[in-house]
Amino acid sequence: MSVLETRIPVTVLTGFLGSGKTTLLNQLLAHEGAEGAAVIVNEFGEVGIDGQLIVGVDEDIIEINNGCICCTVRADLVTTIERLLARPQRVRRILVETTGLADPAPVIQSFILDERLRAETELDALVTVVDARHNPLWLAMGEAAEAAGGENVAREQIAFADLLLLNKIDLVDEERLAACETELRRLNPLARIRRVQDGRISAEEVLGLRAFDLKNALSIEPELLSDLEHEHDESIRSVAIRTDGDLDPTIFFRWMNRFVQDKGADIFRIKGIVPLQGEARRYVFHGVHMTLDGRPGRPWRPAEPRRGEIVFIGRRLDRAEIEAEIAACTPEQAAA
Ligand SMILES: Nc1nc2c(ncn2[C@@H]2O[C@H](COP(=O)(O)OP(=O)(O)OP(=O)(O)O)[C@@H](O)[C@H]2O)c(=O)[nH]1
Repeated sequence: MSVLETRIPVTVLTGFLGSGKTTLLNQLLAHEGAEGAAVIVNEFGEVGIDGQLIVGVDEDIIEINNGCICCTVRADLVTTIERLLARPQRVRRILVETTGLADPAPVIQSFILDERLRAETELDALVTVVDARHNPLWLAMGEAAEAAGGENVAREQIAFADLLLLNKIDLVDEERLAACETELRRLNPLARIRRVQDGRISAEEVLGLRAFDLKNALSIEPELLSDLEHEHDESIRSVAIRTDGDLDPTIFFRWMNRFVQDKGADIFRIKGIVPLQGEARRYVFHGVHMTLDGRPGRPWRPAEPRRGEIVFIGRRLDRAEIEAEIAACTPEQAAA
């Protein structure tokens, strides 16, 4: 076997907040083609929700939280992969899900500049999931950030992609889909574009593509091989709230709906797992701007404390206010 064939393929899944990366990951992991994969999930907030939402390979999900893989926890990515490489049992492939706010360039750079990663892994493809409904908004927001001296992260994620998965096609009409595709093509003339719903695509179409091309990446970011200066939009932050005990479903849903209506423009992402009164299963919900979506997940385990975790990512988030409002959604508070 040649050296190249013994290198472990790495697929980096990226895409702006809430585009459907975890949904895609779950689809992929259900396929035989993903067998023996180790999964690295990076989340922006101090509480990791995604790791809990990935099904199937409990033992091989490694979370890197509390920072973005493209900057503050970049060294953690390298050490995590080095630890995987040192395992006695060989990992067949590595899937990395970045935060929705990650700039892909520094992530790619880690695989090129780190000696061990370069020798033992092969960046197979950068796969970007695009939210067909929110993409124009994320790009416009990126342009505004760029005008203010920051980075257009949504555009970078699209530009660096080897494969673009245009997801959530059920939420927009054909005209908007076609416009979205034209925009993707403009930003990235080389990547394959596939339309998908709920991340449904076969593993063969996403894994083992051998599509990453350094020359291409360098044409987008000529500084890729030097140490990239990189800054996040500091006004975007994450607030994680923990709750102890059940929430009253009626009051909680009413609050949540009002909250996204009032604050939607500043809220990019909500993810939560909460215990609801009278419900034996964990309630899992997601929000992207003003769109909310939730359903019961797996049952609470017998010894598992009925505690909730909710993560908000956005601007102008007032932790004390959110905490107080959620605390008022308990059955005791509701009865008072
Ligand atoms: N209608 C619709 N909803 C979808 C589709 N794909 C994913 N979703 C929903 O979109 C929400 C966000 O999906 P995730 O897979 O968690 O998105 P993500 O990119 O991992 O989110 P972050 O990690 O926070 O950036 C969830 O409620 C999904 O069920 C789709 O094709 N159509």
